[in-house]
Amino acid sequence: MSHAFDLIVLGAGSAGLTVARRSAKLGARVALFDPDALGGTCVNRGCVPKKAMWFAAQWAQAQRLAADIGFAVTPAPLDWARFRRQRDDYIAGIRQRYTQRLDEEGIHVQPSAARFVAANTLLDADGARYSAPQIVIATGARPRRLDIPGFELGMVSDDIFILEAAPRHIAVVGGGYVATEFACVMHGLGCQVDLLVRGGLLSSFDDALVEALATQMQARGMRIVRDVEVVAAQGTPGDIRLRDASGASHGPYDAVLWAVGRTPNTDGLGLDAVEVALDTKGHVQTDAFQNTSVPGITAIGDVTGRHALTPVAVAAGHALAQRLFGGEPQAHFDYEAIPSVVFAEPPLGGVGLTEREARERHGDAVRIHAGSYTPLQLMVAGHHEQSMVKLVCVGEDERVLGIHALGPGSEELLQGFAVALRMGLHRRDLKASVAIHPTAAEEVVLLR
Ligand SMILES: Cc1cc2nc3c(=O)[nH]c(=O)nc-3n(C[C@H](O)[C@H](O)[C@H](O)COP(=O)(O)OP(=O)(O)OC[C@H]3O[C@@H](n4cnc5c(N)ncnc54)[C@H](O)[C@@H]3O)c2cc1C
Ligand SMILES: NC(=O)c1ccc[n+]([C@@H]2O[C@H](COP(=O)([O-])OP(=O)(O)OC[C@H]3O[C@@H](n4cnc5c(N)ncnc54)[C@H](O)[C@@H]3O)[C@@H](O)[C@H]2O)c1
Repeated sequence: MSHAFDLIVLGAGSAGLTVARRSAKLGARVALFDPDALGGTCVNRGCVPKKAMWFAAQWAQAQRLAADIGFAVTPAPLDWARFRRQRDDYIAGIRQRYTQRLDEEGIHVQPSAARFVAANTLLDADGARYSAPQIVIATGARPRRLDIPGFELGMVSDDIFILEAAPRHIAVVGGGYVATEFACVMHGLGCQVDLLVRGGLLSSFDDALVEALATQMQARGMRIVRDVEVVAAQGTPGDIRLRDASGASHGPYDAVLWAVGRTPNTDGLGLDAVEVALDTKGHVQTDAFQNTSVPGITAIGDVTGRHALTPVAVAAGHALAQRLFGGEPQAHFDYEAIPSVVFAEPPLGGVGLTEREARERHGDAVRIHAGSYTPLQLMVAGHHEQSMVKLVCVGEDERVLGIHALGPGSEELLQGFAVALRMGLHRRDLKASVAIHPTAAEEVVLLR
């Protein structure tokens, strides 16, 4: 059997759904392949369930603060099964809405994987042929698995979401977004946490704020072990020890989370048959217009290894649809100044250049304005954790190159400043702005 479309999209995550839906809206006949749940990583195994867990951890912390300001509450443990049910029901609702909308939009959804047999032709699992002049690879990435003894004793981030209960003592291996977020979330939900970091912690964020976050995590009771390379896991599920390269042993732990990066989903697609070029880590190589090395085949989202964030996948998908079917041949996504937040406790975020990146590019012309403060709600409760903000500017006229924030509220306050930075923000604009008081955001405006 053979089916012809204007566009075939491989992967129904943030990137694939966007390009498929936008293209259909622009009149294209679209087929969308995915063997797994609609919504991909973000909806099913990433941002959404993670943020729900982050909120749960925030509410646990809020109970402790409430007690500290005089509420007669004894912080209660989480009914994990009920929370999981409510979170999963919410996610099932998102998936159901996608199914309905894709149907209404006339998109042919094929719940299977497909592989290339020619640049414009794919075969599905049953051997049916699908062809289109445009094919988008949006197959995302999966948790990276290390080839070390005992790896299977631990879990990866996908598994966190199917836990039946909180582990008592968990080791988190890694130093990136996933490792830091889950270390904080699991600690907030009552686990004892060891974070084992091989290289730098959160190396894409501003060094000073990362160190301030690490200090706060340790002050809350998390153990952070640096410069440690885990080479093996030993024991049995529920009683796991980790051995590092120096021969030292860590644990025992009743759970281990491997958070050591992600592997692009490029295997099994038949890409070598059509000679789509990959980088050394297996990401599909793309140019500024998301073109691969093969005409008619484009790639977007995590599979390209360029800023693995949902809004980036969505924006790249939208721009690609506009270019292919919207009569905008120059449409493309600009990968500069992308804001992001690590949902740690407290959250850490940034947009633009870090101080280190700015000094590498602009040397002595860089001007830094940084400050720390204790948020009002913490002070009232008798706590003294310091939040931080930093402005990275360049030149006499102090054009703002980077804005960084650590502390409660950072996850919300950065969005508006990111817009301003993109529009060419200067420090004088901040000085001329009236603060909203008392807030965390005013600390950026009032930095002296
Ligand atoms: C734990 C975690 C938390 C995160 N939190 C955030 C956050 O807070 N904010 C944020 O911006 N980003 C976050 N991210 C990153 C974000 O989830 C990704 O950047 C985003 O989901 C990428 O979308 P995508 O469409 O490129 O890939 P995916 O969402 O991974 O979608 C790819 C889809 O392709 C399908 N697929 C795979 N192989 C094939 C095949 N052969 N044929 C057809 N389909 C295939 C998969 O089943 C999947 O559905 C998080 C990631 C993780 C892991
Ligand atoms: N809040 C958010 O926006 C959010 C949250 C989670 C993930 N994400 C996105 O997903 C991407 C993937 O996140 P991630 O945390 O999986 O990857 P990452 O690239 O952020 O971090 C991977 C970490 O694993 C470490 N590592 C690699 N190999 C190792 C080894 N053998 N032993 C020990 N450590 C090792 C690296 O040094 C690094 O610290 C992020 O880069 C981010 O773009 C975003």
